[in-house]
Amino acid sequence: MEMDYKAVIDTQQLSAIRNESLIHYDKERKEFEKIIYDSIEHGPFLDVDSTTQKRLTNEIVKKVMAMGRFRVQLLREDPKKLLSYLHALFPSLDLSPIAKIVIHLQLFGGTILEIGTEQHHKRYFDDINNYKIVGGFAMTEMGHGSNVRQIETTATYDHSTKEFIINSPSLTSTKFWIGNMSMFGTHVVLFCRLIYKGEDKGVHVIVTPIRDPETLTVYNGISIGDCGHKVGWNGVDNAWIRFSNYRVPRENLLNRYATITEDGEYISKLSSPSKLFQITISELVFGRMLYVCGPIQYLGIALKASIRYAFSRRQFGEKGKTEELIMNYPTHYRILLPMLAQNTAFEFARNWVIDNIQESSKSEEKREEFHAIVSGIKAMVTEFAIVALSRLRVMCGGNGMSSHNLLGYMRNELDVFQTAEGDGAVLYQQLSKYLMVEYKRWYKKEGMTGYIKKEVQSFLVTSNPIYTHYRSMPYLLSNEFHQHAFSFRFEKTRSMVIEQLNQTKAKGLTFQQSWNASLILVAELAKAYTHLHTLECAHRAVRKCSDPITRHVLNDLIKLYALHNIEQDFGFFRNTNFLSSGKAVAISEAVTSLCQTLKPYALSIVESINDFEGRLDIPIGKSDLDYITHMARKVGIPLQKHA
Ligand SMILES: Cc1cc2nc3c(=O)[nH]c(=O)nc-3n(C[C@H](O)[C@H](O)[C@H](O)COP(=O)(O)OP(=O)(O)OC[C@H]3O[C@@H](n4cnc5c(N)ncnc54)[C@H](O)[C@@H]3O)c2cc1C
Repeated sequence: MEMDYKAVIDTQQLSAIRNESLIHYDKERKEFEKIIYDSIEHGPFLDVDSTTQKRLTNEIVKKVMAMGRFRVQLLREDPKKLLSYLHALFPSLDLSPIAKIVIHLQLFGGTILEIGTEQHHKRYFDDINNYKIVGGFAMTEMGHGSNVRQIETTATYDHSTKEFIINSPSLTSTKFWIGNMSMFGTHVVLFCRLIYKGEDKGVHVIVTPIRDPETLTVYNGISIGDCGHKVGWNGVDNAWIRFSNYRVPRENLLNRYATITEDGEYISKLSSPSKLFQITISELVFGRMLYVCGPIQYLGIALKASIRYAFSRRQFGEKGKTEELIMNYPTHYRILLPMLAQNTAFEFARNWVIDNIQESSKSEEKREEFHAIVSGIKAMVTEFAIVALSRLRVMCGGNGMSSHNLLGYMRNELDVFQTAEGDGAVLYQQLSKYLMVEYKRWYKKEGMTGYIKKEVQSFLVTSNPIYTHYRSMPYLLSNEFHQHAFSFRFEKTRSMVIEQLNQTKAKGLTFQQSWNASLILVAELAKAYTHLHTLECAHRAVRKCSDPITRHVLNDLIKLYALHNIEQDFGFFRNTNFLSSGKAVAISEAVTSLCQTLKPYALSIVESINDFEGRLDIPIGKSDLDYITHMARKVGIPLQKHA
């Protein structure tokens, strides 16, 4: 099939820049990927009932774990290596086995690693690594998911037997959604309130055995069941769990920060239960990082498939002439290309996350900053991926609807990423809180003079008609303009949040009430920061590209991300007098013009997206662009010559 695109960019270099953070492990990842692909039955399991799917998934996990590469210790020793191994599982394109491994290794094992001590490591790591015990992470309850501080499960310390007595005191305290646990799990890290001498010491974590690892019999004092059919992730056995006077030995308390000694004394290294909770949660940032990596990876593949489809599918046209490629319709390229641009920019933000995970554990300040930024990126990327995948499904027409093409399947499997490990609305608040505290620190240092200087700078921009009207195309397309617009949006939104908080506080509201009253702006602040951070990561990545044409094309792609993002936020930029209406119109024209410039390169750009050597069975994602033959093969239409 004739293709009208210019393959003039260096796709290998582009691919290397896209995947820079894990490039060191590329060879190892590919080897592992091949072993898994060749030796393990891969999903997705489209036509099986969910109980069968859970069994098949568990068998896959057992085989993968038996290969011996996944070790809890890698979370600390070499998180990038662990991440590369997880990437090697992607071509199975069934997220359930990956989710089960992550729950077992990172959520269960990682919690023991981070908030347990040497004795816990010695006791559990070997069994976790060879899947002799199967772990789960029991934090959420029916009554509380986002607000974990209010969980109700109690662990009352019994001095006479040196044990915790675990109870689920109400229906709402039932543990819910606990992955790996309804059919196969043997242990959980249980988040519960520690009751010591009648006093509530706040949320602590206790390793709690659930089933006998040999027979899988549930222990007395525990009742357990499945959470039922889900929109996605049906290979994961999510459970509800209740406890009734269930006893666990003192040693099972994960006691890096707070402990009960042999003599029965409670000692905490931290100033308050709230600090303990904060640290416990922030230790689990690796999971959030995975929630950034998965959607970006899958969306990249979906974009590759959809753009290839758009370059092969023809519909309508002038009489007697070849029909038009659907990619030539502005309604197509004006959506596909900005989406590709945004996902590419997110890839660079993801690389920043991967590159900084190890460093972030070196001090409390770094951990706090990293946790906050990753929270914002996780919220933004997971939401973007679902909206984008839905759109791509539609842009591939009926072929997008076929489960063989996996677009809808990916959308459903990734949906839960928006909720698990923290919902967007809650995560944005975590980032904004961090940003406000940082600003307070800055203000303390710079004082009123610094504040006024900043405000005056901002005022000079918005009150300067020359600037707000200035619309020369080279300027609108310059990185400086984009950086300026993104920084302005962040700083202005922060001032607006402060103003609104002060106004509501002046009306007599408590801090929490005024915070909640300002939530829309608070979320906007986190989004503005996340886009600014993403743009900066992307600009750094462009500078690393040495091939001039590739660099030019990548730079244009990032410009498209920036300008399209400004276009989507015209409401803000116009309301704050950053843009005149004429300038806004010129920006929209620049977006269209960038899309047209980039269109001829689109196929070669998506060539640089790793689709695992074409292992993913997306017909329109394969190399010959012939979706008709692929689809015919999939559904059994004979391929011999038709009369
Ligand atoms: C498939 C699946 C697997 C899971 N696996 C596990 C697991 O293995 N272990 C585990 O412990 N948990 C697990 N979870 C639970 C998951 O972490 C929670 O669902 C998640 O934290 C959200 O909590 P929630 O469901 O109670 O939602 P809610 O907290 O009820 O949120 C509902 C809505 O209210 C909004 N909201 C809540 N608070 C605020 C606020 N302060 N400001 C603004 N908006 C707010 C949210 O944004 C959301 O849109 C899993 C969930 C699912 C669906």
